[in-house]
Amino acid sequence: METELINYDKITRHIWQNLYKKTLPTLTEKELENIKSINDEISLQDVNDVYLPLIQLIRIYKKTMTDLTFSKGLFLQKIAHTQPFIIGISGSVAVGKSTIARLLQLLLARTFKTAHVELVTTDGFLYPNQTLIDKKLLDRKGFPESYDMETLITFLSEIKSGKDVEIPVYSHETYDILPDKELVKSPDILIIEGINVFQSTHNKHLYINDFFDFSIYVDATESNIERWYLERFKTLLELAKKDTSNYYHQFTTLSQEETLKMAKETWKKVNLVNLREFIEPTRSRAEVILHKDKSHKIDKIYLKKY
Ligand SMILES: Nc1ncnc2c1ncn2[C@@H]1O[C@H](COP(=O)(O)OP(=O)(O)OP(=O)(O)O)[C@@H](O)[C@H]1O
Ligand SMILES: CC(C)(CO)[C@@H](O)C(=O)NCCC(=O)O
Repeated sequence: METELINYDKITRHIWQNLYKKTLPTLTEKELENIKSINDEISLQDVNDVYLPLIQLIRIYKKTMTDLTFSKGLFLQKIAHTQPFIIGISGSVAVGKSTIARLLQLLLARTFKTAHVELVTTDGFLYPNQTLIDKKLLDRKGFPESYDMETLITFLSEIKSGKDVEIPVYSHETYDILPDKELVKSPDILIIEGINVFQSTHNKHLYINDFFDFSIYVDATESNIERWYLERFKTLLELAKKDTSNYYHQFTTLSQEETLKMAKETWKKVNLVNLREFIEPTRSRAEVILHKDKSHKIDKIYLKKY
């Protein structure tokens, strides 16, 4: 990893936590509760030491974008409207992207008090199961060809131009795209999270990365991510026990040994292959890399130099 990341500053957690100038007031009890509700185990120490400095950095990027838009407007002698600020978050399946994305949404909404902050996952841009079956891609769910990238690009350009947009929704419970769409109201800040957000598309004129004003890759060792995947699989099974409409319900009659074997197979044959071939190779497209230790604690931060 080290030689590959020569264009990054490697910052230890200790140094990083002292970069924050404490310009944001400390969190209130209610905000702390909201953060805890995202994930019981999320460490408040991490919020203070890692995420508040990160918010400070995002603030710098946002201000720079606003200044540049204004100056370009002056140059072109026309009024330029500030476009939504878009943050892309990528990393392996089960590395914890959605947990980090929800935390950032909360912290950004509190930093930019009048801003409307939306959060979208690219799971909704997966083809529905029936289409995947027709294309013989059901066991390739999550791989580049299983996403409707054109629709994802169209969504991002509509958001950049200030529109409200309806998008499809994916459910981990039904393991498929849901019948109803979700409305994304024109945001000031959009966080888009997904394994594929730094990947190229067939549309050679536009790259998803071009839409990002800030980008984050969440990193951890393969063995840790596998463990988190297996733990989440167990949680999903637990939730499915009483719910016959849940995709995982069919597995609840299997023995613990059998389910573990099945989850390990899916990790090894699908998600690990996808990580090695298509997700990790996009890591160096991120502005910031957050590296987690075995207990989800951020231990290293990499910030792009050029
Ligand atoms: N900070 C954290 N502390 C404790 N557990 C966490 C933390 N972040 C994530 N987890 C756990 O790790 C697992 C994966 O997290 P999450 O579902 O957020 O991953 P993801 O990257 O969004 O996955 P996917 O791409 O499959 O949607 C979950 O079981 C989650 O509860
Ligand atoms: C929906 C994705 C692709 C990404 O979030 C992933 O969680 C997934 O379901 N992958 C397919 C293999 C599996 O069932 O784990």
